[in-house]
Amino acid sequence: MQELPGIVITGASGRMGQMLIKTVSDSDKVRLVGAVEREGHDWVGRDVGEAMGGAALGVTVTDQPLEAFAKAQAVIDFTAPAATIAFAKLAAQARAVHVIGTTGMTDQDIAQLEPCGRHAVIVRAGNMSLGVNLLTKLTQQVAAALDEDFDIEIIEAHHRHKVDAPSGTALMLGEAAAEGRGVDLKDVTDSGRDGITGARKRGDIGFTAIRGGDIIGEHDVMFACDGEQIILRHKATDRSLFAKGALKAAIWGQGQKPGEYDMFDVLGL
Ligand SMILES: NC(=O)C1=CN([C@@H]2O[C@H](COP(=O)(O)OP(=O)(O)OC[C@H]3O[C@@H](n4cnc5c(N)ncnc54)[C@H](O)[C@@H]3O)[C@@H](O)[C@H]2O)C=CC1
Ligand SMILES: O=C(O)C1=N[C@H](C(=O)O)C[C@H](O)C1
Repeated sequence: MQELPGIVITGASGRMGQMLIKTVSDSDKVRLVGAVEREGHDWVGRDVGEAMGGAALGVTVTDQPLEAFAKAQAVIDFTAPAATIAFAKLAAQARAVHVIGTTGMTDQDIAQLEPCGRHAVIVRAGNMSLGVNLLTKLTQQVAAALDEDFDIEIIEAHHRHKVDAPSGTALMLGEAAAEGRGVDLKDVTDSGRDGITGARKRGDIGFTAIRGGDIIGEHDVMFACDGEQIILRHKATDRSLFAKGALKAAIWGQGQKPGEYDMFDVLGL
């Protein structure tokens, strides 16, 4: 009988890391084979289940990612941009599927994934949930149907600990709106308004970021013209939906050709 795919979780102690450890260890489709944290983290050397305050899972947290990746068929990575770039090189070396949920990556960061995608499967998305990926498709369709009489504004809200803005999801939605309109998002982005900004420019796609409390993730795409507004909305109320999407991507990636993919590929959207 064939062994179930082995999964390593990076950033094991993080908000998403812990949710992923739980989702993977509860699954009957995969095995948890590794948990990685940064050097010096106090979870390193401990059983990851016990470090999370539960029963032992038989997996010791390590700060040696390559050793962990070498035993795995997939790495699920929700950490930080610099860590993700380093992990991409190691996952490619180990020929493990690299599922990337990390946001806040620059264009230069993303360009560094390209050589890794020649050796291994990479699935990357600013949001791994089915709902947001559907919302992204809808945003593209609505933007294509409306002209520039409609101002497009993407409003996102997240917990107080989030370090990047606009969120990865907001940028995905912005890209989709720009694609629907047939423009380059870079030419029409309007974010970080403060002070005497001047009136809104026709055709711009605006971003508004709210940070507070424990909000998991909320995204509105507003199409506003004189006399009416259309608002498309997604609210995440549980991080498990991101973890479930990431696990689906890790399983989907088995047997795919090396390359860079996203959740549209995984979900067939
Ligand atoms: N694509 C998606 O569906 C989602 C993406 N995210 C993104 O995932 C990322 C993480 O989010 P959270 O879990 O809330 O953050 P967090 O701050 O709770 O966790 C990040 C973890 O990464 C670890 N880490 C950082 N550098 C490391 C390294 N070099 N080696 C090993 N571990 C390292 C940290 O120690 C920490 O445990 C963010 O970029 C966030 O925007 C979050 C939720 C959903
Ligand atoms: O940092 C988070 O928490 C989230 N990050 C992702 C993003 O930047 O869009 C996805 C989700 O909204 C939660």
